[in-house]
Amino acid sequence: MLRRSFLRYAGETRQSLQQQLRGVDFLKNRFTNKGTAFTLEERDHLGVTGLLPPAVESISDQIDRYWSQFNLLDQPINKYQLLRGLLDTNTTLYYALGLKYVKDILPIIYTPTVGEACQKYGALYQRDNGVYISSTYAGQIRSVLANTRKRAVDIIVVTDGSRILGLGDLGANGMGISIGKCSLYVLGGGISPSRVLPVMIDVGTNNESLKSDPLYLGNRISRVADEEFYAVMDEFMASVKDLWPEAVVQFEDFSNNHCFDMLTRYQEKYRCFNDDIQGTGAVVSAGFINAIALANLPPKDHRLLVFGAGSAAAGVVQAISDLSVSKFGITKEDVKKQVYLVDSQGLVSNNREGRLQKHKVQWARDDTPADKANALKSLWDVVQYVKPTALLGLGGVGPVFTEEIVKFMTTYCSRPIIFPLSNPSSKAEILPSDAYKWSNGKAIVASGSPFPDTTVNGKVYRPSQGNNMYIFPGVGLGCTIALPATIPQELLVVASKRLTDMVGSALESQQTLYPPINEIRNVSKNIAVAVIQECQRLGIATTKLPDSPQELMKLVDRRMYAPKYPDEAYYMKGKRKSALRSPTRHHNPTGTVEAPKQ
Ligand SMILES: NC(=O)c1ccc[n+]([C@@H]2O[C@H](COP(=O)([O-])OP(=O)(O)OC[C@H]3O[C@@H](n4cnc5c(N)ncnc54)[C@H](O)[C@@H]3O)[C@@H](O)[C@H]2O)c1
Ligand SMILES: O=C(O)C[C@H](O)C(=O)O
Ligand SMILES: [Mg+2]
Repeated sequence: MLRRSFLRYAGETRQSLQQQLRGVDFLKNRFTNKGTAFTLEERDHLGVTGLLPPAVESISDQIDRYWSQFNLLDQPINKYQLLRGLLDTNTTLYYALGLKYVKDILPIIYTPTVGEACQKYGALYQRDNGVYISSTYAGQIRSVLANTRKRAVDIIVVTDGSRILGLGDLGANGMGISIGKCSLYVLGGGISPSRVLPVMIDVGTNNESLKSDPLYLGNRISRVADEEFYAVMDEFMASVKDLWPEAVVQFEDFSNNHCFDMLTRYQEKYRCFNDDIQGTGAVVSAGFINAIALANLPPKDHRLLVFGAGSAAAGVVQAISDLSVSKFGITKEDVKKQVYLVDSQGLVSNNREGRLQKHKVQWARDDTPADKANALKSLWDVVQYVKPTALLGLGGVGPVFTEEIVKFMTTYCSRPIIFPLSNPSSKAEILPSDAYKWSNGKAIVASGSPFPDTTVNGKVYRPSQGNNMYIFPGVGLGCTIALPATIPQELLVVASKRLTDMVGSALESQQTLYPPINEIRNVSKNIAVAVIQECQRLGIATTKLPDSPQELMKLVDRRMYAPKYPDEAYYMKGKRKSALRSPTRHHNPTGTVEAPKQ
């Protein structure tokens, strides 16, 4: 109907209208759009001449324009909006820009700005590129997922928005995190943008101010009870496997009343992992092992105090234990003796009053007398009692590592290890600049969010960024190539080991705990190879893979998406079929079921 009236209005033949619609569709589809980079021939052929300015630009001209627009904006949130607009209209250019300016762009599309973007998601909303699964879709989740018309998906990042960074329950606004992590999969892990899928499981929110916010876009109900939650999750996981058997599912920012049980429930049935528990464990243990080497104190002599005893902390102490056992040959029992956790009640101890949550039990101290255990309530009390050589922050409550604590650590420790790992920046346990200042440049620092350099006594100190973004893109990439049926913990341990080793001589010379972030693609490639090799060793790879590390590296390299526009033939009539072979082996430009099999 619409078509016919438009035909009459335009006075054109059906054929030319079709041609025009097809051309406009190419401009509208974020995977096929190349804006001013369409050649004159393509414009003519697609019937879009005049719908773009006359100039024909290269992708580098376009990058330059966006980069200057980016720099004209002062507020990070406005930069976020600019980039989201680009992601949603010209995905190739978004990633080409992102790869050129990784270091500048990450703090915008990822922590810390993505946190603000989630808080203001309703107010900022323009469009989405993921899927919302409401609890009311029970029984139809497969068909809701199929509405994406994606024939293949490699990576799904799914959240229910219940614990977004350290910002609490943000309900459906959590979609921003799934989108941000998916961007990292493409930028850092080289997954094709048409094969990542951000998902938001909207099972309500207990955030009252969101529920009464007129701009809130989620279901205005309280979080559903566990039975309903797991029914939705079970159906979701089964539907994903049925629709996209090659997909890796990453659980992201699920609150700790569910995240551990979810992992137990799904990790031996599906190709999935929890980023906050396992990804964080892998990245922090890698940095911690390097920090120990810098601190020049034998591993067995460290005392590790972790502030916060939630999902991230549990993953971190487990991973430090796994890595220490495999690297230093010490026993798990010995590692346990070196670990102290602090939660909102104080030191986590078997002797204190009240019941401990399940995930804390195995790390609870047995050696603190009951009266002491009940008295050690504040962080300062515990620090004095433990005299930690390493202090890790995963509490999500902001600055609690005080000047008093840092100065105290320097009285018995030549290089205190201080990791304020909570995100976003406002939730960090200490500003890295303060850690350097108060320790007179002695502290070894890694923060979850990026922080600037600091000068102390004329010397420049650069904090490392201990963020799971170093791990999940490579683990996901490796798993999409080896396709193990599940993701055992061993794959995370090798990822962590490879990350530790990649720092090499820069550890001493630059005092850095991780490779530079602008090398994230190389890091992910190496981690993917390590993951694939471990799949081979465990006999769980289900695809045909070469044995030699060099051949594996080449294979991974070939599989990584490069942000280039499809060539002219792709858009030209008559040649379309052959040209639909994508610019990279793995890339499906339209991202829909209509595209031919790659
Ligand atoms: N750097 C990274 O890569 C990374 C990865 C995952 C999580 N994180 C950050 O870690 C933080 C925690 O995440 P999580 O998943 O573990 O959350 P969580 O809710 O599971 O755990 C938070 C823990 O902090 C404790 N806590 C809260 N207030 C406290 C207080 N006043 N004193 C002592 N303990 C207190 C809670 O008891 C709980 O044990 C978040 O800010 C998150 O952004 C960082
Ligand atoms: O999202 C991040 O930056 C890291 C981590 O997954 C978090 O929850 O804080
Ligand atoms: Mg997270």
